[in-house]
Amino acid sequence: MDAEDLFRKLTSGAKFNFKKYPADAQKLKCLKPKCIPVCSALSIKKEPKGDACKVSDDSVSSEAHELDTDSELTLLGSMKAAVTGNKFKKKKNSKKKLDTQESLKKKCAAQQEERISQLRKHHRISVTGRSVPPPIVDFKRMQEEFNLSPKLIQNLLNSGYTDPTPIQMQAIPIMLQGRQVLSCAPTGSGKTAAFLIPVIHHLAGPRKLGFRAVIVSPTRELASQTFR
Ligand SMILES: Nc1ncnc2c1ncn2[C@@H]1O[C@H](COP(=O)(O)OP(=O)(O)OP(=O)(O)O)[C@@H](O)[C@H]1O
Repeated sequence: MDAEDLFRKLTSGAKFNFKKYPADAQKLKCLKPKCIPVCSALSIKKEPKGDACKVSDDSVSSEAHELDTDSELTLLGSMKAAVTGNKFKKKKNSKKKLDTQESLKKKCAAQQEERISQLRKHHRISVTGRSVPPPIVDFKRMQEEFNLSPKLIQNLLNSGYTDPTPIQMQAIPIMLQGRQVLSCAPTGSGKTAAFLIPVIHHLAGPRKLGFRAVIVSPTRELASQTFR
């Protein structure tokens, strides 16, 4: 403990009247700092090494406090501020840009979801399950999206199948993804083609490999109808 510490301890709680004894206060260098604007209170010295700065606050101490980082200034001894403002501004801007892109993506996805749900509602399609693909409303788009054989599509068009029925719109994309589907639709709504089109696509033409697809029917009549 040096003399100054000892003095501080001994005089703790004691008040010094600066107004009454300004000369003594000046002599002891313990005049209270005047309230001056931050900018004028600072003198900033740039160090040659990188962006490191030394900042001294004359009203607090004439000794400069060295900063160990190159990204901040010490204002009035304790407050800190960024020196490399541009770097932070850039980071902030790119983060803002990312956030905007992210929110735009979310907005687009929500709009797409809304459109799909409207389409299903319009065709009275109801689905359950995870990541159900959207319904496809024409055979040409089905062909493009799932690389269906042009011959298959041509045969459908030649048979008068200009547009898929609702059960076909929804069930065909699911089955073309190789997923299982349990579907239910009224009589005469086109269920047979809904499962036959994906089956024919997956078989990819005749091969001499025996049975490669089995269709189980509840009645002989329905089996022969499907066969036809
Ligand atoms: N996309 C389509 N465009 C035009 N006609 C179609 C289409 N899909 C199926 N059809 C025709 O509609 C009729 C009924 O189809 P289909 O027999 O496949 O219905 P289904 O739902 O399987 O009937 P069921 O419940 O009796 O088995 C058939 O004559 C079929 O050729």
